[in-house]
Amino acid sequence: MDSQTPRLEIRNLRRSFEGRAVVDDVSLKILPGQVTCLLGPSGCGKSTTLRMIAGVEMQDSGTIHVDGKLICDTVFRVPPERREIGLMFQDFALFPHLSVADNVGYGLTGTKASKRERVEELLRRVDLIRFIDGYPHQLSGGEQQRVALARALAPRPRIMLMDEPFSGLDNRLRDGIRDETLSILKEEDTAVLLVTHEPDEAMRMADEIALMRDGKIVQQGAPYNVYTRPIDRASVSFFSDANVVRADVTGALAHTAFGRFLAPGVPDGTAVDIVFRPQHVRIDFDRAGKGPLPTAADGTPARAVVERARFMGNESLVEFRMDHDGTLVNATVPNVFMPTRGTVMWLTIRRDKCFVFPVDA
Ligand SMILES: Nc1ncnc2c1ncn2[C@@H]1O[C@H](COP(=O)(O)OP(=O)(O)OP(=O)(O)O)[C@@H](O)[C@H]1O
Repeated sequence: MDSQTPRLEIRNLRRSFEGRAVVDDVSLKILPGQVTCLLGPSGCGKSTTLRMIAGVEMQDSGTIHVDGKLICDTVFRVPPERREIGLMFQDFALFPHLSVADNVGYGLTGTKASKRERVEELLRRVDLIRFIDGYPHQLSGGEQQRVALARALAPRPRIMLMDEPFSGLDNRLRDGIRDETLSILKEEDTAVLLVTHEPDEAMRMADEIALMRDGKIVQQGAPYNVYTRPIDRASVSFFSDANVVRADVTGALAHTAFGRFLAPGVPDGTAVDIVFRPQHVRIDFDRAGKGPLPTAADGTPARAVVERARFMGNESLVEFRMDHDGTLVNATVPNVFMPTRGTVMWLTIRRDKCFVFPVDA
């Protein structure tokens, strides 16, 4: 097996319930030590995908390979307990009547001494060795989560499947436990498929994000690429607030109050959405009824009045009503910027940060 053989590879997985395709031709590969996040809104089929890989749900078609070996197609099926896959779910439920040591050692085989050694090693790794003889009810939520991680890792799974594993934790705990979990999984060279509906979590954890919608993976790549090169309007909106300006194309240019935008390859008469994030709106003060001069990088300024401004902690969110058509445009500004309602300002849109998509693309 060469080092580039994926630890996990799923090909063309499909599953329907009551005639509806819930997982619709999903394929992906994960290398050892790599974390892929399956990211998408509630109900898009993430958990069903995970359940098929775990072996607790059968696919209608498609295959699952581990280290290049087929473990499941529609006729052949390695049972869940022989797949060497670790599972960690939000409601991870430790066994309440077992000690921490027995919880962690639950899936281990071998001699008593070797099991104890592995349990101690993992509890040291998650910094909970002092609780080795304690019971789950004596631990905080975050500590229980770390015991669950140790338990899932104990049999050295080749793959770890995690379904919203951190969503039960409060925000302050979550960041620390996420980072800790990630470094342990990397050290163990485990391939991880983590399901989440939170873009922040995926951006923080993933080597690769697989963006899922209506049962399909619509885009896949490194977090930076998925964020900066979204394939459609819905993908932009999934990661952050998005402003949209609709325009018609003539001569491969979309004409708007913010000037012209390149729309290469888009036929004349096609409607496009120009989509841009609030942090990419430039704001200028009104100077005797005028805004700044147009530039190639920012286009033409459009006049707007402040509708509302809110301080959000490390940035301010300003809502503008555009003069030309009465639509709303949101802009974020670092630190405190709280212009009063009715203030006239001029907005420009950074050409290198906006996306032009044919409508309904
Ligand atoms: N056993 C089942 N029978 C019928 N429908 C099901 C079954 N399991 C899942 N579904 C449906 O399939 C769709 C996808 O469910 P799934 O749990 O995979 O989504 P998800 O993306 O993980 O959502 P969430 O983030 O809310 O868990 C949902 O509409 C769900 O109701």
